[in-house]
Amino acid sequence: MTPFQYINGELHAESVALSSIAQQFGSPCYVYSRAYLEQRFTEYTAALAGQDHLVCYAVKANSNIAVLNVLARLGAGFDIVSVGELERVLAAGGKAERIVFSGVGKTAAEMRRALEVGIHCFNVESEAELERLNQVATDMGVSAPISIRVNPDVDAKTHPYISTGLKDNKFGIDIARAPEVYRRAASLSNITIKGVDCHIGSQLIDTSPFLDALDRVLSLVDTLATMDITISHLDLGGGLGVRYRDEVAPLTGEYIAAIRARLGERKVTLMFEPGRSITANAGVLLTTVEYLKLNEHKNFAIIDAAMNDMIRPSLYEAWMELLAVKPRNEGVLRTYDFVGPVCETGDFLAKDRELRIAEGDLLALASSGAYGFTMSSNYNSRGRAAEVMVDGDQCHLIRARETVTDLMRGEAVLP
Ligand SMILES: Cc1ncc(COP(=O)(O)O)c(C=O)c1O
Ligand SMILES: N[C@@H](CCCC[NH3+])C(=O)O
Repeated sequence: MTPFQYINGELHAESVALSSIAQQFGSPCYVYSRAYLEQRFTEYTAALAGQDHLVCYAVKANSNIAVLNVLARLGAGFDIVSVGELERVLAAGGKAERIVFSGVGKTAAEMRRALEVGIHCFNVESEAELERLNQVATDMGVSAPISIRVNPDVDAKTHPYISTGLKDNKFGIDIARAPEVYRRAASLSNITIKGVDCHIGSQLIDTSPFLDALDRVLSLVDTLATMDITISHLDLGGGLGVRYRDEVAPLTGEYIAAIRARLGERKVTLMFEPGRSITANAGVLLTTVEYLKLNEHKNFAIIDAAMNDMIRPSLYEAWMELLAVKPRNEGVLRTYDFVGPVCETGDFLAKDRELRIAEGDLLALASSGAYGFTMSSNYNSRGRAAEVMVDGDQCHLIRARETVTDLMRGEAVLP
């Protein structure tokens, strides 16, 4: 099911016409579907029925408080990578004891705040971090719950910028060294070992690397058992791919079933950190054609959204589908590059797309619900787009467009 469908020749989000959203909230504008977010999250929990589990949505994919709140109401846990994400989750009604804290660069202040609110665990990414965490916890007179993020050295076969489980990547601790690090963790006064964590990359279309990684992690768990180190949870990270173009995306249920089948007799809580698979196809980015520039060799459609709004095409050469909200039956069919107003040659959202368009036409960049708004910036002093959530036939502004005043807040000139 996709929440974005043509009804009477016009693209809708559920039963709401996208043109009416653009009229009300302006363009560019992100639009998300509540029903789709709920459906994708529930696919995880349904596939985990009968198995102890905790699904920690990866906040970095889309951190709008309304999105987090929709998931928190379904009992979601959250995977965070900064104190900023921590405060967002708490503000959205997420439970501290369902939060895992990932990331290679946690500061002492971030550790303190996470210990103060009582998160589920820290996913420790280096030996130095383990020592610092023990020190912070000692100073506070508490014990810090941890899992070690291991790097299993498997090739996720995804874009090199979003592959994280290879020896060359900065993430996690080499799985071969992990027993030593667990031994050290067990000896530290203010550390409590909870689990093993592993996240090998993002946008995986083939799930076999996940299973290879799992086999290595399970063998580590068995080794740890012989060292009298008991693991109560196994966190397999996020990374499940989605359809942007013609990929055959893995089914959540089948992926989880394959993992459960490999667990054997081991009694552990299974944890996941999905981001993209929950939010990507829950959202579109609405944008309007400002100008058509027809050159001898190339046609450009200059649109009002830019790389500062959605950086995936510029950064990863990601292909994202661009749809006309009200496709025209008449007019010239041309091939265009869809570029934004930012002063960078790399500022494009789509290249070589054939469409029948005119100035003022509304377009929708599909699959924009993940790593869209969260990666946006104010480059060229552009205010970030509004965000809207459709809930059945209702539509709510969940973040106002940034104004120029918002952009200048806190800046000061020298006396
Ligand atoms: C540690 C960690 N967990 C979870 C995720 C979420 O990944 P995805 O959005 O691919 O599900 C990421 C991002 O790749 C990550 O780095
Ligand atoms: N931002 C990336 C995914 C990064 C995953 C974060 N570890 C993307 O848009 O595909």
